[in-house]
Parts: sequence; C-alpha cells; structure tokens
Amino acid sequence: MSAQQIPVVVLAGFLGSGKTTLLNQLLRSARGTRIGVMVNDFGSIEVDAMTVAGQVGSTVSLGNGCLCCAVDASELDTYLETLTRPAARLDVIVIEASGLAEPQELVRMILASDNDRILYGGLVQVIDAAEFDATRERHPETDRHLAIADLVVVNKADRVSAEELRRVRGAVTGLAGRAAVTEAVYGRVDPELLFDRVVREDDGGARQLSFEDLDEVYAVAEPHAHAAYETVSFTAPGPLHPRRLLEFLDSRPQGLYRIKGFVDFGAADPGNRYAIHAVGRFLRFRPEPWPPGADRLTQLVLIGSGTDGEALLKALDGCRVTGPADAPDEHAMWGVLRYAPEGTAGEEPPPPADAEF
Ligand SMILES: Nc1nc2c(ncn2[C@@H]2O[C@H](COP(=O)(O)OP(=O)(O)OP(=O)(O)O)[C@@H](O)[C@H]2O)c(=O)[nH]1
Repeated sequence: MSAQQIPVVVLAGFLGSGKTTLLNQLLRSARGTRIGVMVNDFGSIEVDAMTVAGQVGSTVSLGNGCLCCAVDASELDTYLETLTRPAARLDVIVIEASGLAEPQELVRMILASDNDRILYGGLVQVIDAAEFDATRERHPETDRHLAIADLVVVNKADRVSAEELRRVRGAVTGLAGRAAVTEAVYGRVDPELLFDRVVREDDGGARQLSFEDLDEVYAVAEPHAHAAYETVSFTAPGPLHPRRLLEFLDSRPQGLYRIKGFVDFGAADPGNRYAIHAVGRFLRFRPEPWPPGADRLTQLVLIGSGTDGEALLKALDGCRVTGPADAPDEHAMWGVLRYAPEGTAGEEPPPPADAEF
C-alpha cells in the first residue's frame, strides 16, 4: 500500500450520543495532525458544520439529509477527491455519519471507492451511557451497529454511576465482539485511538471490514432507522424571548427527541448566541460570542417521532420578540442560564432544578 494513503474513519452513533462533541474534541487535541472532516446533518440547517467551522482547515459538508441516502458512491468520491488532493496535506479524514445513518452503508461506500489515495480507517461507534438501554429498546439495530464497530466509545460516563457504567460497558463489550471499548466524558478520547487503526491482540492483527462482513450484517437489516423520524427547521431573523422559549422547551412533546442549533436572545444578551442541545429530557445551552459579521439569526433543527411539525414551528414563532414593549429584561435569562453550566458574565443564576449534568 502506498505511504500516501489517508485513513478514512467513520464516526457513527445514535442521535445526541456525542459524535460532534467527540469530533470537536479531536480537532482541538490533535496538534500537528491535519484532519479533514465531512459532516452531514439530518436537517436543512447544517448546525454540525457550523459548530465545527473554524476549527478545521478543510470542512466539507455533505448538505441535506442522511448521508447514506442522500449521497451515492460517486458523490462521496467527489468529496473524497477534494479532501485527498495533495495540496490539502491531510493525515486523516473523519466522516461524521448522521445520527440516523446506517453506518455499514457508509462503510460499504468507502470500501467501494475507487480513490486509491484512501484507506478505510475503521468505524467508531459512540454510545450514550445513560441512554443505552432506551436506545436499544427503541432501535434494535444498535446491536448490529456495535457488531461491526472497530472502536466503541461509551460516552457520557459522567451521567451514570460507576456501577451502571460497568454494567453498560459489559453489555457493550458483549455486543461489540472484537471491537475496542473505551469510556469517555465529553468525547475525550486519545486521538491515537482513531488515527491508527485499532489492532486487537486476540485476532492476530488489525481487522478490516470486508464486503462479506457487511453483507452478513445487511441481510438482517431492518427498515431504515430514520423512516420513523421527521425533521423541521426553524429560522427567525429576530430574537426569541428567553422565558417563552423556556416555556416551549419545558412543555415539549415526548416524541421531540432532539433539538439543536443557535438562539439569538437579542438585548437580553447582545454579545452571545446560545448553542442549544436537547436530547430526550436533557437540555443544555452554551453561550458563545457571535462570530464577527454573523447574521443575528435563530436557527434550530427539531427531530422527532410522531410530532406535529407545523404546531412546533407555530409555537416557536410565538417565542419571537414582538417589539420594544416585549423586550426581555435581564432576569429573563435566568431560566436559560440554569441550563448553561458555565453561565455567562453577570448575576449568578439559581442552581439547576432538573438539569442532568
Ligand atoms: N453530560 C454529558 N454530556 C455530553 C457528553 N458528551 C456530549 N454531551 C452533550 O450531549 C449533547 C449532544 O452531543 P452532540 O455531540 O451534539 O451529539 P451528536 O451525536 O453529534 O448528535 P447528533 O448530531 O444529533 O447526532 C450536547 O449537549 C453535548 O454537550 C458527556 O460525556 N457528558
């Protein structure tokens, strides 16, 4: 094999398990290693791309929808072609699969690629330790995904007790077969685990997934996971009222599994936009300075099952600040700051009532 071949690592995991967090962590900690990133997002706003932007030299977004459906092999090759140009001088390429993508389909595409500058670098499966049982129950295909992984990251170790972590890790290890299993908090894993292919001591060397592995797994494939999910995107040119947004979030329907994006709270905090992440009952805001020249927009992606998209958009529309008389006062941010562990400058917010950190 040519020394120039660039490993292509697939980063998969269910919605909200922590793929983007791990990727950002990787980009921050991989000093000297040039990482090319492909992100795709299950929604029309590329929130993940926005999150990653600025931290990596070559970010190529695959655009709308789930990668394994939206991109066929020839398109994937086009993107890989761009990233593997010698001028890019990349050492590794990481593809973050959509939380609802079938990872084996993506792996199959990489293995089938006729780009001779790449080498399949392994499948990393991220698991949310606190949601493991619930995810398996809702999505039995999780077991298949673990079975073809090269490395499983049991993430969010901080959200479960030591005993529960041992139990989940044991269950994952049983399902993951020969894959390496590691634990992580906020995706902090040794980048070496991803950049070098995982070599297991017990099988005499590195394992590369073959088409036979994939066919075996695919023969029992259930209907595509994202068939049951709907996505709606909300964009507002003006600020949202923090109290009304909190009311919306507090009463969000159970089927609304994931919310992510950025919120503009206008005069309530003119210097910052607020990244929002909700997974199931979990909610978190992270204030960050507006990038210079950025449009003051609120952009959200909502992913749910059995939810009424129109009603959600209408409810969010009702959160918009209607005019100067409706402008939020400084205390209006307290509710939001309860879910922002690091808080912002200013008054200390009340302690979290039910935040799960
Ligand atoms: N408590 C805790 N929260 C975490 C950890 N890792 C990630 N999170 C949070 O979990 C939420 C989802 O993380 P993401 O990295 O966006 O997850 P993702 O898998 O990329 O999500 P999708 O893009 O929807 O597939 C965010 O609020 C993260 O801050 C962790 O180890 N512990």
